Amino acid sequence: MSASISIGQSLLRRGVLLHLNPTSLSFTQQVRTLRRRTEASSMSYDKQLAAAKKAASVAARLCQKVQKALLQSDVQSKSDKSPVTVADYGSQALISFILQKEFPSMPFSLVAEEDSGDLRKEESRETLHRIMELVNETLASDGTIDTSPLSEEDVLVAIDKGISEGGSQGQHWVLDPIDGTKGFLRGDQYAIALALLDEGKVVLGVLACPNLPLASIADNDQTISEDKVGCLFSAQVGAGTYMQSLDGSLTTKVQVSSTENPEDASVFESYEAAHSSHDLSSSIARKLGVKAPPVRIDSQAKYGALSRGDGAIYLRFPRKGYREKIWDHAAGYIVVAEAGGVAADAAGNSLDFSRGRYLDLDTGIVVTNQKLMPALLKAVQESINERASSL
Ligand SMILES: Nc1ncnc2c1ncn2[C@@H]1O[C@H](COP(=O)(O)O)[C@@H](OP(=O)(O)O)[C@H]1O
Ligand SMILES: [Mg+2]
Ligand SMILES: [Mg+2]
Ligand SMILES: [Mg+2]
Repeated sequence: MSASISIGQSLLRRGVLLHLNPTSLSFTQQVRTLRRRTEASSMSYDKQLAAAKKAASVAARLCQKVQKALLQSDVQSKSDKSPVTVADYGSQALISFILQKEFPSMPFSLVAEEDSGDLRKEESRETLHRIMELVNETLASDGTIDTSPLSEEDVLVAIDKGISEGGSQGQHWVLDPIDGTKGFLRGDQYAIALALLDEGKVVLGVLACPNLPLASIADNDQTISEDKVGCLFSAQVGAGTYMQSLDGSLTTKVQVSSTENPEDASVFESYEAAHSSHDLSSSIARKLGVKAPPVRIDSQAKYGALSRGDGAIYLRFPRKGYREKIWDHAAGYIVVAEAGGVAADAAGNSLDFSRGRYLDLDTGIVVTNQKLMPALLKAVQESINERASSL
């Protein structure tokens, strides 16, 4: 008798199957789904986490090199007019390539931000060539990845692996090759954000933040000192969140701030007011009695900084109609959750990464520790209602 039937029978005996909708799935489908979930909840993702850390660290080196030498010609505009650089493409190609190489016999599904559409155009020939060179230089200088040089077509193919729709079944990598492209272009914060979904749940996440100081940024001092920057955050479900320097030294376990007093809770938000309403967050901070001025930085480095207690609250309120993408939050979400924090939408619902490339949300995203969340959600609702009645 097959394993699925025996697991199915034991689940049936425990009455678990009764919780599923009997009309939408066949018995075999229900058994298969439950078996995957049972396996997922008891699995260790050590190998995937090690591969994710390696891939993100290698990509971070490529990004650092480009940020140092940033030229106007290295920036393109996507059809949605958002900026994208050779580093965004190069990082995506590298990570896609490395993950596939690490797990050659497993099905590979990647939900990633970039695609090769614009790169395949005639006017992008030089850019594509430059990306291929950067990818090959980075692989060669790493020295641990056994491969012959990639061709331009290999690079395009690796980038285009990112078209997966994700979803609630099976495993999917989720990648933002550079989160905070605007920060990257300004020479400020950005992150390489990689997560793994298993049966719709985020089970691991890695954030490489090449410009984030190893010391706290709580005091809002964003001057970047050359020798003390570059953090790698990593988290696995049930196993906590760790931070190490990007050059590989010293790993420490991190925890979110435990403050219960909103007066001590400084607020992180986007540097770009177009990405998140600064007015709304300042109204919320006022209601809570937050004393410190907001800390405005780009990218999921906000989640990283929050996971080690540099601040206690992250607020994000995009304009009406904006749809958040899963790669902008998946890695950051588990980095904060495993450090003891919670992320929710403005109505207090937990974030659902199982619905494809987008997150469906009520209004915005709020992140804090367990104790502060109720007061924060109350202030959020009051501020949103006030804004609505003043329009
Ligand atoms: N109008 C908008 N509202 C909210 N987020 C937006 C936005 N336009 C772009 N973004 C997203 O905001 C991300 C950066 O977030 P932050 O402001 O925290 O740095 C961008 O990621 P990329 O830089 O990867 O494109 C992009 O996906
Ligand atoms: Mg982008
Ligand atoms: Mg992003
Ligand atoms: Mg990006």
